[in-house]
Amino acid sequence: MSSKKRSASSRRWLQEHFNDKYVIEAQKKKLRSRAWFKLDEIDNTDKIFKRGMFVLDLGAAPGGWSQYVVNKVGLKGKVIALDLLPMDSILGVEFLQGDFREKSILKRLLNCIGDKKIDVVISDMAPNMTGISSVDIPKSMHLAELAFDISRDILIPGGSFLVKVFQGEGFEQYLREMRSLFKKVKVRKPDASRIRSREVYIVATGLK
Ligand SMILES: C[S@@+](CC[C@H](N)C(=O)[O-])C[C@H]1O[C@@H](n2cnc3c(N)ncnc32)[C@H](O)[C@@H]1O
Repeated sequence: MSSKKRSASSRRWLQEHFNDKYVIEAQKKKLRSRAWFKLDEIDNTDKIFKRGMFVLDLGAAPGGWSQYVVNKVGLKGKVIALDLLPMDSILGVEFLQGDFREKSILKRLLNCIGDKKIDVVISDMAPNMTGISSVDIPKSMHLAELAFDISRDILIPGGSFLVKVFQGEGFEQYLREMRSLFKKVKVRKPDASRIRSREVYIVATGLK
């Protein structure tokens, strides 16, 4: 993409961002991000979280999803959050900073989880988008696959997995794998997810 085209598209993004009703509402409600609304809509439909649950939040910064979940699981629940970027602390959330693709981070994360099994894994991880789908889609699919791998290992039987995936090459195969491991798998496109974006959320419940 030429630098002229890139700066036009960043200008358009900024304009859209500041006129976006979810950005305005998130600021009013003092939420960390507009992503909070996506999780709220999905959870209202799929009823994922309950009091006392143990949840892993991958790609958590700036913390909208963690804020949502900690409120749902309450004081008896637990949230572990991980991101490449730093995240301001949230009461009830244990945060780890690092690259989920790295073995050393995975080891730290597993140490943090200990023997306890997780009830729900949520992943909103997304690479830095270049706008070139042949670059962006494989990168995001790789993150979604890693999130799926850890879910298989750490979820309780009957546990749930919610993941952001960009539709494109590998999407149908990914969905098939999810269907073979979970009892119920749904694809959701919440209202707060921009129509132009290829992102969708897969909600998988009832790990077999
Ligand atoms: C859309 S944002 C998440 C928003 C978040 N769910 C919220 O509610 O505020 C995607 C996040 O994925 C993180 N991310 C991307 N690649 C990652 C990786 N390899 N390891 C850990 N986090 C990653 C990014 O740093 C970014 O913060």
